[in-house]
Amino acid sequence: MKVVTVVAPVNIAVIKYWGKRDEELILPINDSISGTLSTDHMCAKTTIQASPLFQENRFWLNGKPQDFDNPRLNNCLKEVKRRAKPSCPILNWKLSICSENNFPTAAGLASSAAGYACLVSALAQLYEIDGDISSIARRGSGSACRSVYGGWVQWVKGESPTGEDSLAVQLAPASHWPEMRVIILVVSNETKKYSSTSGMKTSVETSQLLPYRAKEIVPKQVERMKRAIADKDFEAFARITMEDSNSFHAMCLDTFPPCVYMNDISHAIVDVVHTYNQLKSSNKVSYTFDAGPNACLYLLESEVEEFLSVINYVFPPRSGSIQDEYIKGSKVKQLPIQEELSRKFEFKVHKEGALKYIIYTKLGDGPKVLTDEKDHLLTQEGIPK
Ligand SMILES: Nc1ncnc2c1ncn2[C@@H]1O[C@H](COP(=O)(O)OP(=O)(O)OP(=O)(O)O)[C@@H](O)[C@H]1O
Ligand SMILES: C[C@@](O)(CCOP(=O)(O)OP(=O)(O)O)CC(=O)O
Repeated sequence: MKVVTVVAPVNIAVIKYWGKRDEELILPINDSISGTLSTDHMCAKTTIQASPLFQENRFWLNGKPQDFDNPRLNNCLKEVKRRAKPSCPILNWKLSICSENNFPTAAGLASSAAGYACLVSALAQLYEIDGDISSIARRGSGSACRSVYGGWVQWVKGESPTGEDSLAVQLAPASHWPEMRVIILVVSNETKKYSSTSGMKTSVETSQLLPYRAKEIVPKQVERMKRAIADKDFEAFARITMEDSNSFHAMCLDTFPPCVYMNDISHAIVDVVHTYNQLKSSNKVSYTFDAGPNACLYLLESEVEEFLSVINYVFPPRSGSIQDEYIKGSKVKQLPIQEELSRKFEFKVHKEGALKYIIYTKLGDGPKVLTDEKDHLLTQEGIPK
């Protein structure tokens, strides 16, 4: 019997991937860039056990049995096995796989990215394969290739029709910009209406903006973003992040029928960020939205307390909500909004509970192997504990 447990991070793109040039190989039409978040607060955890005694392959996700016959999972498994040494003694053993996300699955919080990065890292460890595994994680979910590395990561789209050059590269580790923080405003934690996979397919088929974005906009923005990260130039970083989020959602609306991911609360958050930046006469906070209404804010640590005071003023938590449950993640001091700030800007105050909860976190490293037996999610018999 052999068992491996791995935790892997979520990543949030600041230049978005949207659109495939090859559906089967998951090859993108443009490069993308993301920050990998710390696994301290959001992660996928996967245990894989191989045994000559198991009769069949089994897979549990968040405690529920899943069909193992999932093409993306099997593509990852096939590719890892292809890269393993033929002498690897466990290649023919059946597997028990158990995975859990400590945040909502399929809710636009990049669960598939953390999930497949975790699965592929655990498989790579199990079958002892070396080298870059981002191109294998890509076969599970495109954005998962970026979660294979920590810090700032670029997914280079590649040119080859067979996809071997479509992989992730680390631009800088998390320690490069230690002041960078991330606040996620969870507007909804329900499963989204249309998945990224089907949404981007419709965009490729129908959006007239999409080819222009991929060819003319993204390549320039990628170069600017790389410079902003290398120089730790927050002003530029924030501007490009917000521009790209807006460009991505414009393309989603240009899709027919349109992919409407942001809602009224999302737009209200955009408004608060711009109002705040205007008051500060520079870009102190940036927003980005994936395929859902939740906002991901990148900002520097020095701005966190004050900006959260504005968020709590504009979007009051439901009365009686417990602070540690409402603001998850790193501890943060809760300050009342400065009177001058609320007076100067007549922020529209929303009804209580418009935000479900908030996650406060930072950037972190790539997947980690856990060696303590108590970390395994499976019993000796290969059943979830
Ligand atoms: N821990 C995991 N292990 C393996 N597969 C996972 C894991 N978590 C999620 N997935 C897969 O990813 C799917 C959810 O992906 P989907 O793209 O719909 O949502 P998301 O990743 O949360 O959102 P988005 O990609 O828009 O940020 C799940 O149905 C499951 O197939
Ligand atoms: C909006 C995005 O989050 C889209 C992510 O799409 P997925 O990686 O979930 O799509 P598939 O490759 O079909 O699995 C932008 C991004 O993360 O770059």
